[in-house]
Amino acid sequence: MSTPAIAARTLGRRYGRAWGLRDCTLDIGAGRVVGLVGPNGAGKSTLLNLLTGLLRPTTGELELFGRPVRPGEPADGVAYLDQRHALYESFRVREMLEAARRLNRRWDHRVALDRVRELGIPLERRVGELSGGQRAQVALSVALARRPQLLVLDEPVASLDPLARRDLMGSLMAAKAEDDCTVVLSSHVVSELERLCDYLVVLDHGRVVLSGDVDELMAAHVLLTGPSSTVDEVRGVPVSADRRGTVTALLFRGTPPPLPPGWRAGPVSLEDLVLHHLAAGRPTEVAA
Ligand SMILES: Nc1ncnc2c1ncn2[C@@H]1O[C@H](COP(=O)(O)OP(=O)(O)OP(=O)(O)O)[C@@H](O)[C@H]1O
Repeated sequence: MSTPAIAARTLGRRYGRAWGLRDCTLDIGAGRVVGLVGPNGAGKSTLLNLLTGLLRPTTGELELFGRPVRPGEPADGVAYLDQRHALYESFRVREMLEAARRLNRRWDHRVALDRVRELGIPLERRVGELSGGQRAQVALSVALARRPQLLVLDEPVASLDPLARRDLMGSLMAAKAEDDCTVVLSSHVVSELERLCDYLVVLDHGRVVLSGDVDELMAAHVLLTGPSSTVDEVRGVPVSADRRGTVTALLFRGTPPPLPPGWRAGPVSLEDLVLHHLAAGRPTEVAA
């Protein structure tokens, strides 16, 4: 088997007495686009900061492309983009790109200039005068010009309006198609990841509750919907149940049970998968 892009073994990070991430074991192949999802405080940023070497693990091991991550050392081949799109406000875009060129050993200035020009972002404008969407695009250009093997994005579109969100995600996918890097991006908005990601990691309370190839996960689950009044007639143990008044949806992993009258089996969306697996860990939401 080829060397995984990300190999984490019982990786954990504790803040004082509380765990931000615990027992995280992952094997993710190179070239994947990984969607990292979970509610507030689930541990997404903690995992991303461990990947980039910004945080030191409390337990476990982490290798990227077969090389151990050394916290505190800038990881060669890893580019990080956070939701603030940190840039030097007073610099002109051209100066920003020059500064990034000087700071990065691995840098393709043509990539940065061409992207910024193609997007119609004026090179002489100050970063502080750019729109949120333009700023995000400049930050993405800086990340891509580093020619990363692994591109890590922490909620990159959180602060953007819907159009700018779509544009940034489009740019990301175009870049991914040209340059076969591995991408990990976190988001609260599962629907936004649906068309982008081919690998899913769901975190809750610092633990991985679901991970795997998106197509395989979708194929391995089925969603049954029917009248809440006859939910007791459905045999088997669902991952979780979502009761909405007179209609209940049950997510099953594997072969579904025979359907009582009025029930039907349907395909599963990424959102169904995520929400049902998150609900499975919360007893109050499981009860039908
Ligand atoms: N520096 C810190 N000191 C103490 N606790 C922290 C620190 N950073 C994170 N935590 C805690 O660790 C847990 C995981 O936080 P983390 O920021 O990784 O979650 P997240 O999934 O990124 O959340 P959000 O979606 O709100 O950004 C939370 O309970 C958080 O309060």
